[in-house]
Amino acid sequence: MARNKFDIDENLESPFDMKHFRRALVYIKRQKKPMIIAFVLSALSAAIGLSAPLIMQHVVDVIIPAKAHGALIGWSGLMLLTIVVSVVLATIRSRIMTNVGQEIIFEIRTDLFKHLQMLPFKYYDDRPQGKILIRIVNYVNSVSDVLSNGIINFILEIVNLIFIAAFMFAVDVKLSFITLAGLPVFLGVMLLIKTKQRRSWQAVSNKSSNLNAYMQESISGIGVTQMFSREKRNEGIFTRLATNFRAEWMKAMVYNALIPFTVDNLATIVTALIYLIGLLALSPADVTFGVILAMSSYAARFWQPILNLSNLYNSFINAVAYLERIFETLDEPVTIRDVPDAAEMPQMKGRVTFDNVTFGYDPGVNILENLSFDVKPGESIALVGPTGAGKTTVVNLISRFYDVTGGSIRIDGHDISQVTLKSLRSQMGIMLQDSFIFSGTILDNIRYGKLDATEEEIIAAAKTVCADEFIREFEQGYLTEVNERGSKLSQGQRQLISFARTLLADPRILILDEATSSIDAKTERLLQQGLNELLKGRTSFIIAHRLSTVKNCDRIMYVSDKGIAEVGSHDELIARKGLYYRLYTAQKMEA
Ligand SMILES: Nc1ncnc2c1ncn2[C@@H]1O[C@H](COP(=O)(O)OP(=O)(O)OP(=O)(O)O)[C@@H](O)[C@H]1O
Repeated sequence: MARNKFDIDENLESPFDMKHFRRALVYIKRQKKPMIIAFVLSALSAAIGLSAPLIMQHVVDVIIPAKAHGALIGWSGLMLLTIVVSVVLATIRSRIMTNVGQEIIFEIRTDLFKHLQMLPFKYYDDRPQGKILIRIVNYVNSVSDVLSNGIINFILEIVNLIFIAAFMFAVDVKLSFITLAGLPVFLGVMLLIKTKQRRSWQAVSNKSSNLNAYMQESISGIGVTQMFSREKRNEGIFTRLATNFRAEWMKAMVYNALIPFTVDNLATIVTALIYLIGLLALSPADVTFGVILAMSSYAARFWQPILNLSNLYNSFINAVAYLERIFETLDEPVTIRDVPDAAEMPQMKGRVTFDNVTFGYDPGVNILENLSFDVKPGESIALVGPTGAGKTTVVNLISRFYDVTGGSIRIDGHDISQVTLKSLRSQMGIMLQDSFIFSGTILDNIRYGKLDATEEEIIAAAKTVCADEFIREFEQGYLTEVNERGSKLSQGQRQLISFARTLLADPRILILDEATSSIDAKTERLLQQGLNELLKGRTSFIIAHRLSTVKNCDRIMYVSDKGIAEVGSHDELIARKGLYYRLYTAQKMEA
């Protein structure tokens, strides 16, 4: 898929495909038992409810003319009982089905979440987060009712219809045919709007996805919006997206409303015909008033399940549009995964070899070409160079966040694409540019790097990276709750916490991507001392724009022109008076 953004509709599948629904049956089958119980309860409740017109017919034709008051009370009591029992059974069924619906939601959502966690960076590069979120939250909610109650109701309404037809024919065959005469008209209308209706629900799902993506993006970028006073402009974009959504929704509603409109009119016409033909054309000897009353009641009931079925069809069409998206996500290939029979990466020594590595995020656009280098265990390597040269790309490849397009990367001689991801990444400490903080306490955030770490270990890691002091200044210390993305913390504090998190994992290979860019010079100097201790014996890759922080690295690689333009120690590169020298002297002059 090409890169998507908030105002680009996602591709729609053209033909209506039942395969989505068949796949959903996997989830439904797991709820077989409660669904059967609910079905039986519903069938009982419906059957009991259906006996009411028969009681009424008997009362009108027999009990009332006979003026049998005692019997009248008895029959009225029976009628009341049918209503009470039918309501109680329906309530129990409703409770069971709410539970079933929630179970189905839970399972689909869990599968989605598990899958999303395995999807490669590339997947997230290509689409707005809002469009991913809406699938897990809203779409799953939207399909749950159809997948639980919908299925049962569908079967029930069919059974109901058959029952009503049977009762109707038992009461009067001729009048029953009048009721059935409306069916072909109804089916004609349904056929006519079927495709348009499905398209319009797909469009609704697209527009709501766009709206969601924009809202998510706007909330994440609220600071920038306010700083540049873009509120009015953004409001305009939001209004356009919301208007598009409303327009599609209204279109879908026109089709939705067309169905009850057709059913209501047909039901009224059919009932009028029953009265008209029953009273005027048929002889009173064949058709009593009680029969006409019962028939008109059955006719009204007959159209109810048809209306319900068409509403179910509506929700079904709507749900299939959402299921398409849900299964599309579940089918998204996990391209970065363990090869079959992947070996475990043995305890790393830390030798990293790039052998003719070529890589591009998008086909045909290489960021690195035929890159080769060899890093000895324990060596510290600085990656420097102009913005966008490919420094982060190099470390992303070592951690196998992306697979190389050509050549290979080996650690201690093992091709990283042939070992398990877990054994590879668990021995690496990676601190990316975005020092993400999760909601929870500071302690939890540091512990993220090693779940079984003791409090002492956590504090020791925090002390090493000079985070202990500021953490203790908070009233709750290590137990201070921070918000998602760490908005309670300064950028530098966030970096120190994620630094501690990375170190706690005690990695053999340490990757620091602009890890100290937001930390003040004094803290950085202190941090450097702790770091020097820590880096001993570990291979490390350090990306930094501030060259003073990488001067002491064993080797400095200047990344440029899809490869490494210069390599050497600080002194060697300064003596060479090349690219690094120019960058360094420019920075010194600025300082
Ligand atoms: N996810 C991505 N999808 C497509 N292109 C990308 C992606 N990430 C980076 N690039 C491109 O790859 C090139 C190298 O990016 P990279 O982040 O590796 O540069 P860098 O040297 O680390 O830059 P900086 O110093 O600004 O962090 C850039 O031209 C960038 O536009």
